Order: sequence, then C-alpha cells, then structure tokens
Amino acid sequence: MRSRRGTYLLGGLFLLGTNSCALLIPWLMKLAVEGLQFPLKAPHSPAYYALLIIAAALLQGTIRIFSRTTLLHAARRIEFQLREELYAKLLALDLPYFSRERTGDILSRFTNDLTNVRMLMGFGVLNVINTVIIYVAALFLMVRLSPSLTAFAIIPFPLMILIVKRLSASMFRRSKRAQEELARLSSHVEENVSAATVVRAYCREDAQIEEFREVNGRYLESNMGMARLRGWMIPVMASAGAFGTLIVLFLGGSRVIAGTLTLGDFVAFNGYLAMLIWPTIVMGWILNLMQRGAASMSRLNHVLDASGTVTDPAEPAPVERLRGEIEFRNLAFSYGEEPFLADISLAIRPGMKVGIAGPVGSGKSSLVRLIPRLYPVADGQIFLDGIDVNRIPLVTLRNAIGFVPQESFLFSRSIGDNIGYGKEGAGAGEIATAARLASLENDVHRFPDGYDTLVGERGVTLSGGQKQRAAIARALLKDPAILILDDPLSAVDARTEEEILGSLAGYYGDRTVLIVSHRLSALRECDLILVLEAGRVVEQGSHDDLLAMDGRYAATWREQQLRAEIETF
Ligand SMILES: Nc1ncnc2c1ncn2[C@@H]1O[C@H](COP(=O)(O)OP(=O)(O)OP(=O)(O)O)[C@@H](O)[C@H]1O
Repeated sequence: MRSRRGTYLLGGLFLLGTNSCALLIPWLMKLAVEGLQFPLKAPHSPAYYALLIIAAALLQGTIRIFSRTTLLHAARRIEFQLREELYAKLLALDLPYFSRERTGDILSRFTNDLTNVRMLMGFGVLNVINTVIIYVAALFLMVRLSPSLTAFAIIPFPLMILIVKRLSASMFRRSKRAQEELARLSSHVEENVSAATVVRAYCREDAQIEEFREVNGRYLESNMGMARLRGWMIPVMASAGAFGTLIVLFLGGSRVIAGTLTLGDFVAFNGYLAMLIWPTIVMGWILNLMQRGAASMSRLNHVLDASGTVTDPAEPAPVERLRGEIEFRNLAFSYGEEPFLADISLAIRPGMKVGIAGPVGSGKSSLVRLIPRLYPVADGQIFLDGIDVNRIPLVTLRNAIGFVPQESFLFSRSIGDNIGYGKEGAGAGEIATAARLASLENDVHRFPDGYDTLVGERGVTLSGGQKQRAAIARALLKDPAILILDDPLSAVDARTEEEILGSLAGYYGDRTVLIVSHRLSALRECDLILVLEAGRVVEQGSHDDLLAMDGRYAATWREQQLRAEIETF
C-alpha cells in the first residue's frame, strides 16, 4: 500500500482541483447576483459570470473524473496485490492451519473481504478526502461571508455527528457479524457441493435445505439490521440538515430584508451550506464502508499474519541430495494436548522396504506424514541421512520424497498434466513411463483423448482405483530417494493391489520405500514391517519373524488369509 502513496497524492490533488472549482461556483453566483443588483458598480456583466460558472462546472466535472479513476484504480491495484499475497500465504501455510480453518471461510476472504478492502481504499478514501476539503473550505468561506450566520447554520451539525457516531458503532458490530455469517454460508455451500454424493445417498437434501435456511436467515437478519440502521440514518440526517437550511433561510432572509447582508452573500452562503449537507449525510455510509473495510482487513491480516509451524530452518544443513536413510529417535507427536505417537525408535537404511500395518486410527498416516514435515516435528526426533529433518531445507526434503497420500487428489486438468505435476517440465515419454509403472497406461489408452483427457468437472470421472494409480504415477515421476505410499491402493481389490505393488517392485531399486496398508499380503515382501497400535510400535520384524512371533500380526494375517480363501471359494 505504501508504494501507492504517489497515486493517492495525485488523487488528492485532483480532488483539491475539482472541489476548488465547485467552491468557486457559489462565489461566482454571488458576484453575478451583485452584478444584477448593482449593474453600475459591477466590474463585469452577469453573462460574463454565467460563462465563468459554466467553465468552472465543466472543469469540475472533468477533474472529478480523473480523481475518481486515479483513486479507484489504485484501490483495484491494492486489491490485486493483496489477493496475490493472500494466495502466496495460503500456499506457505501448513496442514495444522488448514485443519483448524473452514474452507468456505478462507474462500470468503478472497471474495467478500477483498471487495470490502477495495471499497475502503477506493470510495472510502475518496470520500474522506472530499469531505475534509469541503468541510474546511466551505466553513472558511461561510465564516468570511457571515460568522454569526455560520454559527447558527452549524447548530444541527454536532447532533448529526453524534447520530452518525452512535449508529456507526452499532453498524460496525452488525457488519462484522454479517461478514462472519457470509463466511459460514459459503462454507455450507462449499461442503454441500463437495459432499454431493453423501447428501444424496443419505437423503439429507431436506435437512440440508433446512440447515441452509437457518444460516441464510441469520445472514439476512444481520443485513436487515444494517439496512434498518441505514434506513434511519439518511432521513434523520437529512432532516437535521434541512433544519440548518431553515435557520439560514429565516435568519439570512431577515438580514437581507434588513439590509445587513447582501443578496449575493446570502446566495453564496446557501450554496456553501448545501455543499456541506451531502457529505454529512453520507458520512454514516462512509464510516460504515470504513468499518467494514477495517473488519475485513483484520480478517485478511489474520491470514497474512498467520505463521506456519512448519518453516524452513533458520540455519539449514548443507545438504544437496538425500540418500534415503531414515531414523526415528524416541519420536513423539500430538495433534492437540494429548500425546499420540510415542516412543518410536527405528533406523531405516537407504533402499529398505518398510511396511506399516495396524488397526484403523493407530497412527500409520500420522507417522509417515511426519517424514516430509507435513506436520511439525520436534527437534532431534527424525533424521534423514543423519541430519535432523528440521535442519533440511523444505524444498530439498520434499523433493527427495515421493508422497502418495491416502486420499488421492486430482486437479481439473488433463490426466497427463496431473501425472506431470510430479516433475516440472516432464516430457510425454516420462509421463507415459510413470503411468505404465503405476499400471495406469491401459486405462489411459481407453480415455477419449488419451493423456490429454480432462479430469473432473469438464472431463472424465476417474474411478477411485484410477485416481490412486494416477497419484502413484505422479510420485514415481519425481524419481524420489524415498517413496511413501500411504494405503495407496485401498480402492482396488487385494489381488490387483498385489499385482500393482509387484510391478512397482521393479521400480523401487535402491529407493527407500514405506508402504502403509491394511492388507498384510501387500507388505509380505517388505524387509521390515512395523505394527502400530494406539500410536506405538507393538511388533516389528520381517513377515516370517512376525508370523513366528505369533502375536497381533500373525492373528491378522491368518484372519485375512481365511477371508481371502472364503472369497475365492
Ligand atoms: N489433522 C488431524 N488433526 C487431529 N487429529 C487427527 C488428524 N489426523 C488424524 N488425527 C487423529 O489421529 C489418529 C490417527 O490417525 P491416522 O490417520 O494416523 O491413523 P491411521 O492408522 O492412518 O488410520 P487409517 O488406517 O484409518 O488410515 C486418529 O485418532 C485421528 O482421529
């Protein structure tokens, strides 16, 4: 905003110019009236003044156009810049931030709050400068014409300012509430679009409509409250303004009749008084605009000032390429107050294949998400190639890891672009190889435009398994030292999962691979399998070791084998 100081200064100068012309008009009218009243004493004819008035009016209009475009364009540019900063900030924030905030709320900052800030920086600033110039200059000229009449004319003004102050404090509270309601409304709509399947599958349409009506009603109520206040404000202010005019007409008229005030001065005085009334009437609206803008700016600052807990190291370790050695030292982690992962100590050599098993909610995803620091890790608990992860620059760390999350996400782009997302500037050949390795190639050939087929709203809808394989291909393309597959094939059957993982085995080479899976058959070939329960490693070893241990792993293995046999039968 500071960089726009020059533009605002220019806008202010234009406003000074246009208002000077506007203020000149009543004075010229005074001279014209005096010319009509005393033609012999007048230096110029009334026609001369009429021409000057027309010229001043034209000049006033022209400069006003420049003042508005200068200031309103500056506000647009500030909005543009803020939007960019906000977007960059969102990309810099970490996952704990997004699990706290509602998506709709974040989106409403990009739309509603940015608009309010633009209004503040455009119309708000324009009107404030305008009001100050008009007030100072018109009052000065009124005092010059008649100090005592000025004192009477401004009697209603303190009352008007008091009303504005009172109403605008209440307006501020309501406008903040309205903005929060709007954010809630956006969240509601957003969730219902994302959860379209769930809503229909559970026949919750009516209940959702009912819930929406409630949120919408609260939004309406807060806006109605504001409209009521605004509705009061203008008539009350206009009446108070009219009262001032009435006083001037009565007292000024009497003085003209008594000959203590010239008709020209009286005309000019009324002209200046009229100029004061409109800025005073709209003062409430401007104050509201400013308060809404300020409330929105504070909501934007809430995002802009948010600092992620996962940040780049202040003193990064000199590391160029990671080999894939991972060590957990007494790793502990919690999402809130309660510790969740605890006492995890393990050394994974580069090139090892590690399987992670355990019941639902045992902490498998939480554990693997800590390696690329998707969630904050305490110092001295995770080491890659002997270096504390917190000392490795985030780009180096994350570039070395191919992470396939449990829920695969595809962008609304072509399938090729979705896979190519794993590596900037990836060629068609590399994309096809990655798709082949992830057993997706045959599916892509069946799509109407092959790799150019659009995914999502305007293109094909991929099956859960296809999405998962596209996400695997994306990670493979990265050629990472560490590959983390967080239950990546839950959407395909056990045999297909085994086949796909089998074909992936050829790609693993000397990469370190961590696979999370509920199906133990998918982990059988791993060098080491960890069994988690309630955030702790309760068993570990190779498949054979764990069977020999005859513990939880062995029991689950027998159960899954039995189920598979029954299903085959
Ligand atoms: N972002 C989060 N914020 C707070 N708690 C979370 C978050 N993510 C997971 N949890 C909690 O942590 C626990 C472990 O979740 P996690 O996803 O690691 O389990 P999991 O073993 O991978 O489960 P699943 O087999 O179902 O994928 C769960 O109780 C879950 O509610």
